[in-house]
Amino acid sequence: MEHPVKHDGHLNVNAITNSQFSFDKVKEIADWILERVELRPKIGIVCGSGLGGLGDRLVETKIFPYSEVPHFPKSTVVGHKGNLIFGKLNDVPVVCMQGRFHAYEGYSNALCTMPMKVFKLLGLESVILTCAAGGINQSFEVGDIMLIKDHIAPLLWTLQNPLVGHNDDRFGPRFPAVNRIYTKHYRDLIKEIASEKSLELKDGVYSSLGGPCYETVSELRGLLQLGADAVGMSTAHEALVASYCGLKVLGIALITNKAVIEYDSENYPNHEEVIDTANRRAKDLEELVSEFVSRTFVQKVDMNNNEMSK
Ligand SMILES: O=P(O)(O)O[C@@H]1C[C@H](O)[C@@H](CO)O1
Ligand SMILES: Nc1nc2[nH]cnc2c(=O)[nH]1
Repeated sequence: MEHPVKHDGHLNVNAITNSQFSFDKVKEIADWILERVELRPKIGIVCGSGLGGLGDRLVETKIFPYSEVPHFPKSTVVGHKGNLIFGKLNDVPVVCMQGRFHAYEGYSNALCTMPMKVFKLLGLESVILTCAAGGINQSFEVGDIMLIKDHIAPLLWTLQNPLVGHNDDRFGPRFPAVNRIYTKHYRDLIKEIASEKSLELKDGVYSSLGGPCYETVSELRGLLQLGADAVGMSTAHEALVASYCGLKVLGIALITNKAVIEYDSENYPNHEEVIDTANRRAKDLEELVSEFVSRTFVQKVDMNNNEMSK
């Protein structure tokens, strides 16, 4: 599709963001994948920092290191392996990103969210986004699992929003509503599963900043006032683009550290603690996600059968 914003025959350099990943470019990526994989998953999973173990649970896999996938950049962060894996989780076909792209790695938000557009063109219907986050809510403990019910993402209020630029309606609408990004019946289902497993699930609002630095005490106090329960450096923009593309979204944040909201405290956040907590708590989170995937699939098969018998 011809880009409307041109300057001297070239794309206007200001028309960055989503113009970097035109429909044709994303289709090139999706087609490259579809030519190489027989599996046609409906669910995608993005593994957050230290949570790549979910990818290792897949069987009958086809693994593409990001370096092999056209237009995929490197994953440069410790705890993000950098593999796109197709396989089965609890007998359900899934595609899993073992590691994500972050803006602080020097990648545009358009690039960070490009995999959501690829998921759409692969025919996915849902995505599960997992991440590590600092707990701002003072009742949260390190190791808690928080179901994301909404987000606060100041960068998305600016022209850093990955949807800025020419809109291609084949992905989604020019003016998407964002008050229902995190799919209600998915949240209900995962709460049900957690309760059956006697696993405590916190419910909360995830806030996302650009990183790579953690937050000042005053910033955290401000986020708390705004209603945030946890803070991270990813997920919100992915959830936005996934939802814009019509995918249902489940977001889960592992509280890997307590955000330090006392001035002059001796404590400080660090990535080693983030990875250690993720390693320690990954098993519960993985089991929750595995069960969710199989129940969602069973519900879908039920629904299709019911539809067909009508
Ligand atoms: O990829 P996620 O959001 O899980 O990782 C968080 C944000 C930074 O990448 C890192 C900071 O410790 O953890
Ligand atoms: N911004 C931010 N990201 C995180 N990822 C894991 N913990 C944190 C945190 O405390 N702050």
